[in-house]
Amino acid sequence: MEAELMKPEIEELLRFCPRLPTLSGVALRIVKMAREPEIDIDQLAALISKDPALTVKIIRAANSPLLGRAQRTRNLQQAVMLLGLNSTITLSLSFSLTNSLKRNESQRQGLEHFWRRCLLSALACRELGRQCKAGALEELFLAGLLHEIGVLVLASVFPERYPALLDASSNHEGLIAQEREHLATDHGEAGAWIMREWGLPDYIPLATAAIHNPQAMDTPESLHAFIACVGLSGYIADIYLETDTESATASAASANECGPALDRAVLSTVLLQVANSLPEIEELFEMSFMSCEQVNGITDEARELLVMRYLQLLQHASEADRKASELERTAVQLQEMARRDPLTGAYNRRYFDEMLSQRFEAATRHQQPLSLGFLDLDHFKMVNDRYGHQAGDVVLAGVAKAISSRLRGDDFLARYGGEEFVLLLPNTNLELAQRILERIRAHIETEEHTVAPEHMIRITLSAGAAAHMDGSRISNKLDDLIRAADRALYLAKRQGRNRVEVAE
Ligand SMILES: Nc1nc2c(ncn2[C@@H]2O[C@H](COP(=O)(O)OP(=O)(O)OP(=O)(O)O)[C@@H](O)[C@H]2O)c(=O)[nH]1
Repeated sequence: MEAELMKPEIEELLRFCPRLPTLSGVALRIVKMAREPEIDIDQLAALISKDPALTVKIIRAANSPLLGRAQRTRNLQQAVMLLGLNSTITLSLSFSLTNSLKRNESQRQGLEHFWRRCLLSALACRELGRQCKAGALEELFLAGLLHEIGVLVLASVFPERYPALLDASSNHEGLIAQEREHLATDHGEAGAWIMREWGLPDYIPLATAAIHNPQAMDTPESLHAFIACVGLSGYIADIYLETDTESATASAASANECGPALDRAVLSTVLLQVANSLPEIEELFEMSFMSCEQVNGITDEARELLVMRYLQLLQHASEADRKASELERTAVQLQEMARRDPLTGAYNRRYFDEMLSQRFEAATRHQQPLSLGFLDLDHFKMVNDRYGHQAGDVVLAGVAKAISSRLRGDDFLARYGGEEFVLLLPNTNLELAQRILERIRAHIETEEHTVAPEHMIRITLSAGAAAHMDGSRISNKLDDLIRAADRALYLAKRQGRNRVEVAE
């Protein structure tokens, strides 16, 4: 579950960097308290009260409809109770970390954008978590807020080189690639490292490392939704910050499709909720974003683009589905065609051979009788000679159709060759096979075939049958069964045709 370890020389650089972001004493003590198994409300309130700015914020947060509590209180102790211990700690951490880190003037230069992105990510993360029930909301807020903190770390450790890398990268993936190439680390790794140094709860560095380097991480299943929210939150923040709303929205939509995707309505709701929460967050975190009109304009545009993108996706998906089922249907049709004799529509010899060995094995295994019958048209040559080959074809097709109409679902008719058919009768003993063949023979005898305009003829057939797994009739070999049925047919022909004989 641990990320690939940071290179020791990089860790050393980070550890001994004098400009590294530091936490205030109160923030550090809150972090320490967060790790204790038993936390006392009074102790926590006492600690928060040491920082007057933090106290005001916690009271304000407790009264904030944004955080889902609409009760009024002016008292820190009550505020902590209203928020609950866990939320108070997490919110205090969010406030103190932002404050401590923002206070460092040398690092503030050019980092307004960074902090805006952090806060927007925090809001989006919290909202995503609310929509997909991915964990405690304040923890999501904190994780969203801090997941890019590694940028601050790298900016502090490499003050000369890092701004150029930031400039040279057009997006988040690009920045990570640049960092790995030039600094042998990335801001995900650096962020996770400093969070562990500060002693933040493990799930926060873990989520940070996992979203920046998913291949190197084996994260517990229970954190997957949490991590997905943190990962997506930065893309949602970019929708508000990037000048090209369209491409930022497309990136957010693609990032969403990579994880346990949320539906478009949920993403639209998240965008709206983030926009609604901005004024409150601006106040709580003392930061200005953009005008309400600007925010609403961006949100409307992004929501529209999201809807359009999803509609396109749905359209592509249903088109792909339609094509796939068409292909499947065609494949089935082609396969069926490849098994059939084109003239008679009966199965062909190749498929019959395949089926015969399968059925023979199954009959042997289940000890069930299997009968095989050969059916051969009588004096068929005369039909060809007298009425022509085409007329012969008509008769062959008519006979096949007539035989098929007399069969059950499991029976299997194939054209064995020329004017000879073969019939496979699973679960049928010889006596029954004889009766079936007799019925077919009698039916064919009465069938009329049109061989020329207004000229009908009748034809007869002879049949011979043999059985496998029928009392004492157990052929060990398939060839014996075929030979026995063939001999019976020969006998039927010799005995005068238009009759059925069975192998003894
Ligand atoms: N029209 C047509 N005739 C075929 C086809 N396949 C085989 N035949 C003909 O079937 C006839 C079979 O003749 P024979 O083997 O002498 O058998 P028969 O005339 O039926 O006589 P018995 O089987 O002894 O009753 C030949 O004339 C073949 O040309 C086909 O696909 N279409």
